[in-house]
Amino acid sequence: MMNKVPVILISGFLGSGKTTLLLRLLAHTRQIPLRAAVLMNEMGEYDVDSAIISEEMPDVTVEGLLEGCICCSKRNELAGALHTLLIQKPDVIFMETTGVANPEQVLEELRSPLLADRLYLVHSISVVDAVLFHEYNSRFTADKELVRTLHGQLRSADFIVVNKTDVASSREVAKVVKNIRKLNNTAKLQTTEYSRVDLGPLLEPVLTSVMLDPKPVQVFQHTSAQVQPNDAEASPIPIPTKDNERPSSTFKNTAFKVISAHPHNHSHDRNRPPSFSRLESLTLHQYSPRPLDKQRLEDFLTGLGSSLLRAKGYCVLPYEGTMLLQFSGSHLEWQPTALPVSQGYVTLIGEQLDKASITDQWEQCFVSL
Ligand SMILES: Nc1nc2c(ncn2[C@@H]2O[C@H](COP(=O)(O)OP(=O)(O)OP(=O)(O)O)[C@@H](O)[C@H]2O)c(=O)[nH]1
Repeated sequence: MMNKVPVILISGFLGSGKTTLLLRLLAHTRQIPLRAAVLMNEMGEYDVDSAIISEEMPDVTVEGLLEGCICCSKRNELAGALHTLLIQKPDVIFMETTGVANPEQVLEELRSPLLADRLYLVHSISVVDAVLFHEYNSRFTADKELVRTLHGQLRSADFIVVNKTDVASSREVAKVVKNIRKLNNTAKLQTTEYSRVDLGPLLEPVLTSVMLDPKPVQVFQHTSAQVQPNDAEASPIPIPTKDNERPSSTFKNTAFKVISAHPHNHSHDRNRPPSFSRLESLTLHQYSPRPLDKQRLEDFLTGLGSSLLRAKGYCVLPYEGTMLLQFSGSHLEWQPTALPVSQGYVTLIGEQLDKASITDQWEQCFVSL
């Protein structure tokens, strides 16, 4: 494995706790210390999770691939994004897929000669929402691609995190574990809350790799634009020439920067089925100069019922200032943030979202001055 960088892939359905786990892994790698880099894949046009990481872990380089899944529509951009991270000579790369990505296809890509020469997988982790596991499985039975995706997330894992046990009954958790075992009876499995798992054993292969192949300490580059393509030891992974202007976002330090050049587009790789055939995402922008009413927004989102699976974004509120909004499993959470967000936005992911009605309701959330 000399000269290869270990990769830990984190998958799991929408809102299951992937970013929560990633933040724990990053905090742990920082303590060791190991140099970590992150490839973040988001379905929406804004990179909320990268922003969360950039705020909590400002020294970690995050490369974001937006508006599609690295398992399908963004698959040909994966190598280029990983190359950008490899130039930083990290000890480990964490890859978080979108909640609707099938990691089996990502793993296939990592095994391709292009990437297998530079990277090797140490873990494929799948995070499961203990409360919603059965609901999602029965709800999406008619959608073969989505079922394949949900099963793929479990089948391909060597470590399964059954999360959110604080809000699930022990009977529910036992049933979830039983059903997961029908799909994968070899993976290590841990039930937990807030993705609190034993991080030491997970990172052991990374530590071994660092001891066998120590890399010279170097100061991290400040922006990917400053990195020379023929940079010393990092032999570049050829970036696919097609679709070169990829919508990526690179977060360094605390700057909140999003580059999203592509139109909203869920077209997929022609040869592969989409992983989220029935789901769609929609971003609402806080363009209005009128104040955003928090209660109205909460009522609007919870009122969307089961058609809304996930919402996240940053809202600029008249009293609290900028807040991170998280909605999953009909639970809504606000967290203060110090990120300099000048214009708020909320990305919604759901099924049969009535765009006209949603836009209208969003407008109603702004009150008169
Ligand atoms: N009650 C409860 N909430 C949790 C737990 N783990 C995470 N959450 C919350 O669930 C929401 C989603 O968590 P994330 O870690 O962002 O989930 P994710 O899988 O990255 O979500 P996507 O961005 O949709 O892929 C956040 O509001 C978390 O604070 C848990 O164990 N229990």
